[in-house]
Order: sequence, then C-alpha cells, then structure tokens
Amino acid sequence: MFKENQVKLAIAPIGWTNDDMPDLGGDVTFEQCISEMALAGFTGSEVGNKYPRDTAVLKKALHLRGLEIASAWFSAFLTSKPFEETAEAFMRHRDFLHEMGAKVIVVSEQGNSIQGQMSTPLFEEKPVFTEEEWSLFLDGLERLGDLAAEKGMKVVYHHHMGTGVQTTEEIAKLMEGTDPAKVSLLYDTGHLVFSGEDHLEVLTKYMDRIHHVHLKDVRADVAEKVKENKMSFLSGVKEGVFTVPGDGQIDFKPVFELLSEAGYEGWFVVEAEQDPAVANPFEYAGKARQYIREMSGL
Ligand SMILES: O=C1C[C@@H](O)[C@H](O)[C@@H](O)C1=O
Ligand SMILES: [Co+2]
Repeated sequence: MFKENQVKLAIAPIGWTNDDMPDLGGDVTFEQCISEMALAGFTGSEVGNKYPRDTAVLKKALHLRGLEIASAWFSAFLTSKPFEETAEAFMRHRDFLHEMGAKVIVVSEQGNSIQGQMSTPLFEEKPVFTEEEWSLFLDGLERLGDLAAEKGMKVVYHHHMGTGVQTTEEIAKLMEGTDPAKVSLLYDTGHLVFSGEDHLEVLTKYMDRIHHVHLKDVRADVAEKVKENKMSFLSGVKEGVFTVPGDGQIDFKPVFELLSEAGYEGWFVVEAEQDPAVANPFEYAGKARQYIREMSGL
C-alpha cells in the first residue's frame, strides 16, 4: 500500500506518562518509555515533559534506540494574549525542534480551551470563538507559519476536543481562512470520532493540507458515557475513551488507503493516552504496531 520510505512510524510518550495529567505514569522513567517504544518497533517519538531539553543528551538517548523526533505540541494563546508572547515561546520551541531534525510543529490554540480542566463538561462548555477571536487566531496562526518557514518547517494545526477548533465547521473555517503555504493540518482520528465528526470526509476534503497524522482510537461505550454524564475531557481520558488503533471503534483500513492513494509523506504517530496502570503502554504499543502492519503493510 505505502511505498518504501513514504511514511515513518512514531509513538507519543503520552501512553507512558500523560503531560495533561502528570499523575498518570508519574513513576515511568524517560529511559523506560523510549526503550519500550523502540522495542515495540517504532522509529520516532514526539516529546514529553520527561525528555531532556539538552538536544545533545536527547539525541544520544534517542540515537541509541534508533529513534527520531517527529514533532512536539505547542500551546498558542493567540486569542487571549498579545501575539508577541506566543511568538517568543513559539520560536524557542521551533528552534529546539529544528535542532532535533523535526520538519513540522504541532500547534493548538489554548486560549479559552477547556481541555485541561478536570470538571468542565466537554460537550456543553467547549469554547466557540467570536468573530474577533477568529480573526486574531487566523492572523496569528499565519504569522506562526511565517516563523516556521524561516527554518524550512511547517505549522500543523491540531484540531482538538474542548477547543475552538473541534468540529468539521470549525476546521473548515480554519482551512478557508488561512493560506495553505503557511498553515497545514494535523489529522487526529481520535479527536474527530470522539467529537462525532465524519473523519473520512475531513481526511478527503483536506488531504492536500494534511502534513502530520495522529493515530488514536476511541472506545465507543466510554465516549457515550462521557456525553451522557457530562464529563470533562480529562475524566474521559482517565475513564479510557482513547486507545491504540485496532482496539476501539475506528476501522483504520480506509484511513490508510486514502492516505496512501494521495501520496501522503511524513509521520504517523500512534497517540493513545490512557491510564498506564490499567493499559500497559508497552503491551499496547505492541498491539498498535501489529495492527498497523496488518492494515497497511507498514
Ligand atoms: O496531540 C495530543 C496532545 C495531548 O496533549 C492531547 O491532549 C491529546 O489528546 C492529543 O491529541
Ligand atoms: Co493528537
């Protein structure tokens, strides 16, 4: 299905230690995490809060295990803080990733986001940007795209539950309101399905703009429980709403087929945050690796 060297496979450290809830996997070391990623058959990783920030130290630890850095999350506050504050932090993050050899920078707008709040109901209280916020957001994002381009990198925007860019309509507004040369899209299967969107429609429509992929599966019964009981994003994660590809409701075969037919090049990052005390991250990394092999030949 995929040609040789078309796609590289990474896994995010969030299954081992969750940066959104550091008590999940707080006891797991950086070395255990990256060793298990490599043992499970992955060649890349995103960056977690236990990763050394000294690029020489990080490169050595990764190189020993045959791993590269695919990207790392950046929280922007374009709708709630002066642009310069976001730009300054963004440039530090960009330079770190550039030094690590990454080509894309994952950006998410966190102004008014409820994703980090433990008891705010996810579906009822998700933020909706005002027109003024949309304008600050779209303009600021393009300016971050210009800063990324200075280093030959791309901004890949992460649509996300509990933020102002979650639904199909919001993704459309983002895509229509930004220059494709400056702003690309990160495609995260788990967030789209959890939100109730048609993930294949979004994939088909914005294929040309998708330059990074997060592979996340959803447990349908837990997603239903989150909605019914007006739970927060973080309680949903603790409850097990997300899991690795092949362990939930999503059929990844058409996802892989569409990406392969379109000639997608870049990283696939397995990202399945759940409680590591319940779902052993090494075991689940292995399950994901096997499922991806079976479904895509990768
Ligand atoms: O890419 C991601 C990074 C996490 O911090 C986030 O909450 C998770 O759900 C995600 O998709
Ligand atoms: Co993601």
